[in-house]
Amino acid sequence: MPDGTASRPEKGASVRLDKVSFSYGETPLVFDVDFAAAKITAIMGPSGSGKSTLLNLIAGFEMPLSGRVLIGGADVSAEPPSARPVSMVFQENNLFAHLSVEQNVGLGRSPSLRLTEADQTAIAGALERTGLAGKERRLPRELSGGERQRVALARVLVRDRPVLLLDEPFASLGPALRDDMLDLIAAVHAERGMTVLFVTHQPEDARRIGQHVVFLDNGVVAATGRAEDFFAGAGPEVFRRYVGASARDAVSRDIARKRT
Ligand SMILES: Nc1ncnc2c1ncn2[C@@H]1O[C@H](COP(=O)(O)OP(=O)(O)OP(=O)(O)O)[C@@H](O)[C@H]1O
Repeated sequence: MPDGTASRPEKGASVRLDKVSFSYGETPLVFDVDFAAAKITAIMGPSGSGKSTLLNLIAGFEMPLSGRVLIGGADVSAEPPSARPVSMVFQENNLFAHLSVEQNVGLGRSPSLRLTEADQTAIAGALERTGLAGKERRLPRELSGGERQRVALARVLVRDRPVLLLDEPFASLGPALRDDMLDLIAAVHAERGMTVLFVTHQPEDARRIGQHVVFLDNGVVAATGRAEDFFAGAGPEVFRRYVGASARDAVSRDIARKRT
């Protein structure tokens, strides 16, 4: 092992969709793509291009019509979500409303909440890491939107799976809070080295923490590459057009906001 890498765990698993096809009844989606182990990949693309479906196929919430899903080289296509080495955080509704912060996080260790001392220690550590210490007994409704997403992240930390799927988890937060959350993801990734796939509509989010970009268009992978190349203008035409359009949308949103 080269010098300097010994302390950084590389526990992330590679994720591969091998000619995976899927359909909700109309146009088929076909994914043939590799996600590098232990990297952060931003999944981008226009609305309806298949980003959430791609994550759902990896997590096992949707099953391919044909093709295989491989995680760490193992074929998990027939495995239910609970047996796959992944955790997923959604845009909202990640928490059980009637359970406390501590219990919601504890579910990441034991679905029956029969928690050992080691589990309790892990939960306390994750709450500390996500800035939630002192809020253990609160219910989700007693938290802000950002805090609720932190609880979901804390649960991911105690599960400690090699693959983390994020489906726009910070989309409803304001820009400053979103940046804080992205920085938290990047810091946790630096500590643990898991594979992170995150869906985002915001090019600035991808630029902030993405190492790779997978760009979807119309149900297929239209382009893949290193984030720095994509954002240095060397990205494919389809990506540049999309980012240009997003930037124009952001400017018009800004203008509309100032008018009101
Ligand atoms: N439950 C469903 N039933 C039928 N069609 C669906 C369902 N979920 C998604 N679709 C369709 O499948 C396609 C891909 O949807 P998907 O949600 O994966 O796209 P997306 O890129 O995540 O979109 P967005 O950015 O708007 O969240 C779209 O055409 C969508 O209308």
